[in-house]
Amino acid sequence: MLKIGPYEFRSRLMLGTGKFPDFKVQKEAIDISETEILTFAVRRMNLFEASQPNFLEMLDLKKYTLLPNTAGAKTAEEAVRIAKLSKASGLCDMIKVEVIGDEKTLLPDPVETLKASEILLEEGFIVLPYTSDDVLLAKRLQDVGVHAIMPGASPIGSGQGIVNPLNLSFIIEQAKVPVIVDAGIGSPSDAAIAMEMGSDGVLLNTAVSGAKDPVKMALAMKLAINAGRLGYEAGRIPKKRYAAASSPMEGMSIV
Ligand SMILES: CC(=O)[C@@H](O)[C@H](O)COP(=O)(O)O
Repeated sequence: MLKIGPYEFRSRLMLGTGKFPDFKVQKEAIDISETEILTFAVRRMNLFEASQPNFLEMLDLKKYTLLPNTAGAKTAEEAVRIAKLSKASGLCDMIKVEVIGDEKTLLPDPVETLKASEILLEEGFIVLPYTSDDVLLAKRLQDVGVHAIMPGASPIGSGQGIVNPLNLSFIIEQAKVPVIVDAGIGSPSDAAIAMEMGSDGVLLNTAVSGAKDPVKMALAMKLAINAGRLGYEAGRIPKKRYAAASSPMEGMSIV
């Protein structure tokens, strides 16, 4: 089970809801992925206009835990405002803190992310900050009490996979809260590697919504994450420099 604050999940896959070709494909992909957590930008919701089309309208929202995110925020103040709007609308008390510091790379602003996380924790939110793969920032976030850490594998939407496995391994090693690899996953093998390394979950969007067949890719991601987790729990063999025969001959008489 994946435990984040008071919440427990069987699935370790969190899915973003944007950029699907249409709402029908979005629903089919979400269904087949068996995800239990859906994330979306609060700014994209028509929170106060029920008559307007809603990009989550095809989904039975009772089946999911919603993880609103503060996408669009460039400062801690903006992120806090978006989070409060989300809570006031009754969406969820969990918030993915996303404070983007650079338009080209969409990398998070570390100072503003830390500041927003501290304020939102004081306000009683369950806080999941999207962060870079900076090891010390991950530690600082953990120290202030966030409920999970979400280091990017690589820039959002880039599909480059895990560009700094060493840093990710340090973050996982020191973590006392769940580590959810978020952003930059391109293929099922990227997701499987993140899980084999000991991540507690993966959040992804573009790799599924932008795939030639998003539904098939959603299934592939689910299987990859489950396989990666099983591999982690089973404990992989250590890597050796030289060969070790698969059928040892010691103690056997040679005929
Ligand atoms: C949907 C969401 O929260 C994104 O900001 C997230 O980081 C996913 O990134 P990818 O689209 O690269 O998977």
